[in-house]
Amino acid sequence: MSKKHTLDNFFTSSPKRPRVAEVSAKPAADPPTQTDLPTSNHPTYPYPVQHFPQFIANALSDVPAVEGKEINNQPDLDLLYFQPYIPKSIERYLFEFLRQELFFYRVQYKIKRGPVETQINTPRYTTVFGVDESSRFTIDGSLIDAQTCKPIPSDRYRTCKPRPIPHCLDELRKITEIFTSSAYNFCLVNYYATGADSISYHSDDERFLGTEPAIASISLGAKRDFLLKHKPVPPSAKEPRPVLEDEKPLKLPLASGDMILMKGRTQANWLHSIPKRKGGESDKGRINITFRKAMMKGGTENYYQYNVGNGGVWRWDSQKREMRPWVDTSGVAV
Ligand SMILES: O=C(O)CCC(=O)C(=O)O
Ligand SMILES: [Fe+2]
Repeated sequence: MSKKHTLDNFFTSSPKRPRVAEVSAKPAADPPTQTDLPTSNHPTYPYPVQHFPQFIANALSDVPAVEGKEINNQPDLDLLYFQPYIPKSIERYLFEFLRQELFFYRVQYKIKRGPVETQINTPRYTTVFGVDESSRFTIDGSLIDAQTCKPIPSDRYRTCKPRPIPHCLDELRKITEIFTSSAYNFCLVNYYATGADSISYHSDDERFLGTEPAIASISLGAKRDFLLKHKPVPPSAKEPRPVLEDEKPLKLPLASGDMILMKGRTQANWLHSIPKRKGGESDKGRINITFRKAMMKGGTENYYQYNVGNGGVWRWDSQKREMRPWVDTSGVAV
């Protein structure tokens, strides 16, 4: 029996799930602007983050908009592709809402190869929320040990201050856990301002994610190509190199609202990237949200180091229609 059928019963507010074709691309009128929405706040947040307006929260009961399709016709590849996952009726508003509400960073760091030090400027905006399995947040936002439920030792996270997932992203996380049958304790968000922003070929195969991690990746905004290619197999490998149907990278044209679940042997054997692009929707912004599960505290330190870093906060300026350094009420850029 399909998972979706079982879960229809879960959302009692949505007795009849509309087929995707029945959901119009845009609501007849712009949804009512809701003021004074409740917010999520935490000492580590530069400013509070609003909860979803009611019309977005309601439409989440129609996730996934369509069933996911398995893509597993290449060696070691195990994907589930929802085209789309987010209902068409809210995908644009969800993008606008998150771009407006979230605080982002433009992380810089140095890498050292032998004696040579190179400065890396991350070619996109990033932000991250969550904590690994060894700790958890209480309702009031303090960190306790997951086993003992006592406050964590002060030296557990030496390089970062973990942040709880704000209510809005946590709604998406909870729904995604259901439809991907996996648990997540981290939410990473990328913002690609234009086609000049990118992520180079990599795999999310860090030890702190455990073996065969499930990573759910939601796209909103501009359509961008997601490329996948098999990792090179060293000549010394015992097994012969898998024969790939096609040596060209696999290209998935991720559109707003799509979701791709990477699972099984995918991270261990495949690389993925969002290359820079010209033309198409390259003048528009794109948000990518990934949900993951980090098992160990090293994962928490790694994710904050590379997605928050030590630089200033950036926030979307709806008047200038661009990311601007965020200045707190005392007039200081933070
Ligand atoms: O933007 C995307 O679709 C991919 C992002 C990604 O691969 C990552 O954050 O690890
Ligand atoms: Fe990735």
